[in-house]
Amino acid sequence: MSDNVRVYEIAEEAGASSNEVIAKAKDLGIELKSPQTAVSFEDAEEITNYIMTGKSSKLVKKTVTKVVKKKEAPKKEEETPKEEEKAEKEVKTEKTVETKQEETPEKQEEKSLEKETSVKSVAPKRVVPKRRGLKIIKKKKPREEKEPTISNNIDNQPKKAMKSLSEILGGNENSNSNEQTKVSQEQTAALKQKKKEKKKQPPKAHEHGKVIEFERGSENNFSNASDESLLGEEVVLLDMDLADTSKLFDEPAKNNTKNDKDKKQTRSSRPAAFGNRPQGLKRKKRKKRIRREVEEIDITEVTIPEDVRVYEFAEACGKSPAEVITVLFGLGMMVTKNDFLKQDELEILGEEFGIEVTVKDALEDANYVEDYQEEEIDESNFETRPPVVTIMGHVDHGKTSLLDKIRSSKIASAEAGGITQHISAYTIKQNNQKITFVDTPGHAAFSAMRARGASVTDIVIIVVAADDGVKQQTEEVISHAKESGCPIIVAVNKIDKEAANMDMVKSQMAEREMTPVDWGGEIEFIGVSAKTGEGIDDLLENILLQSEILELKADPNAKAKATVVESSLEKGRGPVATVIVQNGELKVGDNVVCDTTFGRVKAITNDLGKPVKSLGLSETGSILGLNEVPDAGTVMVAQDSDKEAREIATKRAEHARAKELSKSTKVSLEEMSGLIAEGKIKQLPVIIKTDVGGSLEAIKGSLEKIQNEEVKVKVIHSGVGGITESDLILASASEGCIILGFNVRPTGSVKNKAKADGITINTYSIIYDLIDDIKDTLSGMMSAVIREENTGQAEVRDTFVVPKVGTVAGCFVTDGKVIRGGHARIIRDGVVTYTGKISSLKRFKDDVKEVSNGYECGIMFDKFNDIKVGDYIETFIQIEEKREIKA
Ligand SMILES: Nc1nc2c(ncn2[C@@H]2O[C@H](COP(=O)(O)OP(=O)(O)OP(=O)(O)O)[C@@H](O)[C@H]2O)c(=O)[nH]1
Repeated sequence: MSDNVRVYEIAEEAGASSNEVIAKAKDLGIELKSPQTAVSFEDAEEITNYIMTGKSSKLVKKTVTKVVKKKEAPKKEEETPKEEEKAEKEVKTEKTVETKQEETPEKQEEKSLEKETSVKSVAPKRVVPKRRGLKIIKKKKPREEKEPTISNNIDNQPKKAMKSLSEILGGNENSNSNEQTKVSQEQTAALKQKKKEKKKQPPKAHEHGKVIEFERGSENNFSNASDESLLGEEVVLLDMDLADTSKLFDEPAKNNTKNDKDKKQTRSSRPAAFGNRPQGLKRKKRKKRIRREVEEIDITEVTIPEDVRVYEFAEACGKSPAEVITVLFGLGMMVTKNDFLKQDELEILGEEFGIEVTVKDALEDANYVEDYQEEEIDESNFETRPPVVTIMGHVDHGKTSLLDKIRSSKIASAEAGGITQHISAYTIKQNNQKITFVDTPGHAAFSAMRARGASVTDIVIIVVAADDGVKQQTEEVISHAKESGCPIIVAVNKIDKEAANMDMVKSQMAEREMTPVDWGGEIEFIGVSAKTGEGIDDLLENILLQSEILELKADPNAKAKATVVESSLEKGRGPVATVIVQNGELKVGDNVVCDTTFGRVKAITNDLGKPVKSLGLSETGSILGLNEVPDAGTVMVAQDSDKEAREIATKRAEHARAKELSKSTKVSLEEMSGLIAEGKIKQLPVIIKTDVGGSLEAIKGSLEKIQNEEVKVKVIHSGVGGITESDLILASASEGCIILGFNVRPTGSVKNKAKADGITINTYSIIYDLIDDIKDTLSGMMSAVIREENTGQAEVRDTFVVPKVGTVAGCFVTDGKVIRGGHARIIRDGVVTYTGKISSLKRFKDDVKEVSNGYECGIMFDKFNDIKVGDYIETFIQIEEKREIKA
């Protein structure tokens, strides 16, 4: 025995305080007075062992006594937990909720007992300072787990901990007992439940506590599992692991059936945790199924008609209409499954789906014009044909008068308003050579018709009045003539007039790249007078000369091909079409097709109004026998049989109808969103009825022209013929619809019904009036423009707060004048800070209406008092202006 160990050294060795050592030593019957007291080495070892393990050979009897004592006097026990708690705080400060719960006397008592038990049961192999701090945390096992964490000297421990984590999460693969498995499943379920409840919220400190609590509840689980899960951070890791695990399980789920149940749970809980509905997954699955089915078809190329609808295309490609619509939606096209697809859309869709799309003409079997051109051309039968000449020019420059003079006819006087209302064609003879003239109306609204006229035209004559020169419509005519590619002759009319100035016309035309031949250009300028007839022969000679150069030829024996230049519905005669024969000979009895119309030619009237049996090359006349009124500009071709003609026309009519319907439903995304967003797109629905097809085309064309982005005319129906009851029905179905009649008037019953139904019918005999009326209507529909006009500016030089009234700005008017009741904006440092109305304007104490530049005034605003010195007040008035539509 040697007295060479002091109390404080024992304390150090045992990781306890000197007082504890003294107390423990006392238990062993060793009296120690102070930390400096020395004990024998054996005693020191005994004390250390006792402190570390709670066991001592010297203690047996005393320990029993102590336990009894503890039960009798638990207060003494409290001292130890408190000390232990201190130790725990040193080790871990994060534990909040749990630790606090443990501080309740009851729990402390339990813990003390647990601690006692643990002291007895745990083998004292390792000497780890402050281990007792961990003992405080309710259970032995967690305490033991913390040892390696703190000491960091047991390599195997973390691995064990990892295993236990996966046991908890993944279904207890490594659990040894069924009980543990059960507990672990409960834990998983409870964790998932909690996740569902909390969804996206990150785990909070108190939640960690809860998780721990739950884990504590499953003591059995922890008896084998290692124990780092007690740490708050580790609980977080558990959560993350769970999420990760579920993620990992997501993909290989297909191949692995063993843990299907668990995986399903994980999958379904995951979207919920992220705030999504589990149904989303179901939908996804369904989609996938569809795709698989589609893929099985594996279509690599399709041949489709030119005009194919979305659903038809989808069907052909083995896709669903939704897939096609989705692709187009991505391109900004809002289509329905019944809409037609454009060529470029088809190309994109083909690329998108990896399908080679071959487009065939939808009207392949009904493309009678192409078929005719391919089949009927036989150059060996070619003969020179008369030229077709179109006369165009500015209004009142004398087109009709000129043609009248040429044909010694009086057409002009028969026209309403002195305007040529419809295209007419006539054939004359000059030196025994035929020339066919087409008269086009002089109004700009007929531009479209003129363009069509030019397509049957061989030579264009532009009429320019020698006294008036080039006008707006002359310029338009030049464009159309150039576009047609036809040779042009300029007829400078009214040369009989004093004011006639040929050179002026020439120079004006030269400026527009219409240089006269005598000025080194290519255009013939012929001075004519429709009044005196001067120069007319010269003009006709020139036409024939041009015609010769053109070498116009056609086959008189071919099946007839003609172009409709005018059409109308005549009472007692039915649809009437004025045509110019371009090839072959059009005979009475021919079965003809004319786009969507067909029929057998019943009768032909030539340009002189005489019935004829046939029309030869370039001749013109009116034919009867069509089932409907054909559109002006369409091509008429004779067919072998009535059946053939009917079939072609019916097919084309169906196609046209379907396309028209599709047009109404097709709207780009941009347009659609624009319409929805603005909600102010205004349309004037109209029904147009005219006496002849030419006027109809012209009116429609000009109405389309005068629309703008805000208001437009929507032609819901148009046709040749009188206004009927069915027009009224159609009009009443569309809100605000008006019926426009040109050279047609409603009959008694229709008129009465329109009056009763409150439907407006406007009739006109002059196109100008009709268009002007519509312009006025549209202008009225346009929202007024509010224009601002600045009236003045004032500088705030002082401010006065008037109790119960507000702040008065003492101002100096620096520009214009300030008006009471006017609008004003307050500009502070160049930025508008307020816009409102001036509620009070004073000069000294008097209310005034306005204060001019150079004067001081007091200004108050309506419900605004934040005025500061240095602010500028800009006053303005708002002027509402009605917008006018420009055509
Ligand atoms: N002095 C004179 N007057 C002419 C001549 N040609 C036409 N006019 C007159 O000019 C006016 C217009 O003639 P139109 O033949 O109606 O003119 P347009 O170009 O056919 O007119 P629209 O049919 O309205 O497009 C008429 O009053 C004619 O009498 C001419 O050579 N000399």
